[in-house]
Amino acid sequence: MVPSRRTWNLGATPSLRGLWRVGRAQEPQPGMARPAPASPAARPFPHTGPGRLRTGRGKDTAAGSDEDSSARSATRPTLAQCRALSVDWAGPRSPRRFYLAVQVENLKEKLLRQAQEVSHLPSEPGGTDLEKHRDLLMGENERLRQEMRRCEAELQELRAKPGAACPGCEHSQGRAHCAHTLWSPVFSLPLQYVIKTVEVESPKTRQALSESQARSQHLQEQVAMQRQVLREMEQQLQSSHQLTTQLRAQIAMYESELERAHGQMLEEMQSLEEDKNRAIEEAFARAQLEMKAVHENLAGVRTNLLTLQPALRTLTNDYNGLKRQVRGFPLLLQEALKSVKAEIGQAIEEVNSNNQELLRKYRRELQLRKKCHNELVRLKGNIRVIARVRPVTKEDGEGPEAANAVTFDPDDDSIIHLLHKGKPVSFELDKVFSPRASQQDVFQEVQALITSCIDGFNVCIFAYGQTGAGKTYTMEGSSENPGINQRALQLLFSEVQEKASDWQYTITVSVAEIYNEVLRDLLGKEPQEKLEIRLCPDGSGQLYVPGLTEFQVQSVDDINKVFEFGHTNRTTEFTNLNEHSSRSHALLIVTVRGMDCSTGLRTTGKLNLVDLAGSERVGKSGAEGSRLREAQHINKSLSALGDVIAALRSRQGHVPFRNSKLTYLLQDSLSGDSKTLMVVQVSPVEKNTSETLYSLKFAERVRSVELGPVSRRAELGSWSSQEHLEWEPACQTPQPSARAHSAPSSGTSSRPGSIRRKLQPSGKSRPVPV
Ligand SMILES: Nc1ncnc2c1ncn2[C@@H]1O[C@H](COP(=O)(O)OP(=O)(O)OP(=O)(O)O)[C@@H](O)[C@H]1O
Repeated sequence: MVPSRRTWNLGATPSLRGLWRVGRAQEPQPGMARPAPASPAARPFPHTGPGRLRTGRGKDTAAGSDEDSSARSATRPTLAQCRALSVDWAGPRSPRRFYLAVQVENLKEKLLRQAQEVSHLPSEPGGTDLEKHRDLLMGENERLRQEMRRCEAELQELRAKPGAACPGCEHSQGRAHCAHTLWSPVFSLPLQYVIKTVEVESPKTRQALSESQARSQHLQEQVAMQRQVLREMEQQLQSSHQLTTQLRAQIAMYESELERAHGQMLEEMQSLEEDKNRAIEEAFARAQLEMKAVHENLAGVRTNLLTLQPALRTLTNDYNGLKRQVRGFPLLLQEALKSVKAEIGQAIEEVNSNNQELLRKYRRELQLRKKCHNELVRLKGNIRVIARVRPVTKEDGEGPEAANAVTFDPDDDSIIHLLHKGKPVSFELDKVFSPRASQQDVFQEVQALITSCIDGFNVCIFAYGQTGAGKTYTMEGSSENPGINQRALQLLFSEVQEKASDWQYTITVSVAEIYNEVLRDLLGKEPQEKLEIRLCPDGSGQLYVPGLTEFQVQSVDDINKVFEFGHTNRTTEFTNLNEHSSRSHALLIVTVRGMDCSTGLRTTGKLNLVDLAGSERVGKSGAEGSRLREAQHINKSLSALGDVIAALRSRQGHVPFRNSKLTYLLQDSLSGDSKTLMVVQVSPVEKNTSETLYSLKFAERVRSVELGPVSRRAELGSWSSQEHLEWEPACQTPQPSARAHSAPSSGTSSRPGSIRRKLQPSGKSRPVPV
C-alpha cells in the first residue's frame, strides 16, 4: 500500500542505507576533480536519476571505487549546468545549492509528469481504482509541491546568508552558501529524508504508476468501448428523434387532410341533401301531372266504353249467328266433300285417259325411234363392211416379202390402196382402219349396232380374212386389250344397268363352233356332240338349236368364266388348237331379253359375234385329204355367206340361208331388220397381197350390191315376220304393225354413198373366191 510506505523508517531499510551511502559518495571531497561539463542538450544532471541512484545503492558499496570516482566527478556541477539551473554562481559553485536546484528541477519535472498523468486519467465517476490512483497521484503531487517549496525556501535561505561559511569549504568567500552547511545535522536531515523518501517511493510509485497505467489503459479501452456504445445509442436516439419528428409531421399532415376531407364531405352532403329535396319536388310535380293525365284518360276510356257497348252487342249477335252456322257446317262439309270427290274422280279419270294417251304416244314414239334407228342403219346400210389392216408382225419375216403393200387415203378413211404385183388397186368400203387403230377405235364403230340389240334387234358381226390377218385379235383380243366380244358384253351390262329402273333384262350367252359343217356346243357337257338347227315347233318360223347351252351372265366375271369354259372344251377336243381354230368358225351368241316394267313390253335381241375360218384359197394350192375337206367346207360356208349377204343387200326374194350351217344358224340374225357388219381383216405385207386382194374384192362386192326395187318390195312382204316385240296378254293395246315400221322410206336417194352405187355393176352377187 502506498500510504503505508509513507511511514518513514529511515534507519531500518537497506535501501535507506544505500541511499545514504550514495549521498555520501556524492558529497564532494577535497582534492576531487570537478565534474565534466555536461552537454547543453543533456539533462542538467542525468546521472542523478532514480536508476542511477538505485544502481549505486546496490553495488557501489561492494564493488569498488570506479563508480564512486565518476559519481564524484559527476556531482560537481559545471558552470553551464549551474546556469541552466539558474544557480547563482557568483561564488564558489556549492554542491549543496546545486543539489537543491537539481532537486527542485527534478521535483518540478516529476510534478509535471504526474500532473499530466492525472489529466490523462478519465474523469468519469464509477472507476474506483482509477479514482484511487488519481487521488494518490494528486496527494503525491501535493506532497512533491510542498517538498519543492521547501527546497526552494531553503535555497533562498542559503542565498540570503552569504557570510555563512561552511567548514571544510575550500573558498573563504561565500562561505555562507557553502555546501558544507548542508552537512549540518539540522539542515541535512530533511533533505536526506526527502531524498530517501523519493528514492524509496519512486520505484513503488513507478510500479504503481505502471499498474495504474495498465489499469488506466484497460479502463480507457473500456471507456472507449462504452463511449462507442454510447455514441451508437446516441445516434439511434437521434435517428429515433428524427423518425418521431417525421411521424409527427405526417400525423399533422394527415390530420389536416382529414379535416379538409371532413369539410368537403360536409359540403357534399349538404349539396346532396339539396339535390334530393329538389328531385323530390320535381317528382312530386311530375306525378301530379301524370295523375292528372291518367284521370283525363280514365274519363276518355269511360266515354269510349259507353260508345263500345253497342258495338259489343253487335259482335255478340254476329257470334251467335256464326255459332248457328257452325252447327250446320258438317252438313256443308259433307256436301263439299261429295263435290270434291266427284271432282277428284273426274280428274283421275282425266289423268287416266291422259296417261293412256301418253302411253299410246310413248309406244308410238318407241316405234318411231325404232323406225328412225332402222332408217338410220338402213341409210348407213344394214350390211356394212369395214376393213382393218393389222400391223406388220415378227411372223411376217423380213425382206421384200415383208414389205408393206397397203396404203391409205389421208382425206378419206373409207379408201384403201393395195400394191399388187406392182399395180396399185384401190377399194372403197364403209370404213378402213389402219394398223394404228386401237381396239377401242374399232369398237367405237360397232357399238351402235351392239346397243340396238337391247332394243330387240338382231345383230351379226363377222370377222373375215385370211389366216393370220387379225380376225381373232379383233373379235377376242387379249385379256389386257380385249376385243369386240368382251367390250360388247361390258357395254350391254352397263346399258342394261342404266335402264334397270324401267326395264328388266336377262343376258344369256352360247358359244359354238362350226367345223367341217358340223355345229358343236362349246359350253355343253358333250362338246363333240353334233347339233342340229331346227324350226321352232310353235310355227313362228323361228330357228332354234336343240341342246345348245345358254349361260345367263350378270357380270364381266361371268363372261370370262364362260369364255374360259368354252376354250377348255376346245382344247381338250383338238390337239392342234391353233390350226383347228383357223379352220373353224367360232360363234359367240348373246341373247338379250328385256321387259318394260311399266308396259309389260318384251323384247329379244340377238348378237352374233363370229370369228370366221381363214379365207385363204387352200383348195387351189393342191391340198389333199383332211385339209382339202376343210378347205371345201370353208369355201362352201364363206360362199354361202357371200350369197346371203348379196341377196339381202339386193333385197332378193330368196335368200339362200340353208346353203351352209353358218348362214342357216344366223338366218334370223341376217334377215329382216337385223344388222350385219363384216370386218375384213387385211395383212399389210407384200407376200399376202393376193389373199388381201381377194378379201378386199369380196368385201367391196358385198358392200356394193345395188338394191333393186323389186327386191325391196318382195322383202317388204317377208320382213313382217321378223317382229321381236311381244306384248303382255294383259295389255289390250293393239300390236303395232311391223310392216309399217320396217318399211323402208320411199326411194333410195337418201342413202349415203349413192355415187358409189352408180359406179358399181348391178346387183348380182358372185361366189366368194376360195
Ligand atoms: N391390230 C393388230 N394389232 C396388233 N397385232 C395384231 C393385230 N391384228 C393381229 N395382230 C397379231 O397378228 C397375229 C395374228 O392375228 P390373229 O390370230 O388374230 O389372226 P387370225 O386371223 O385370227 O388367224 P386365224 O385365222 O389363224 O385365227 C397375232 O399375233 C395377233 O396378235
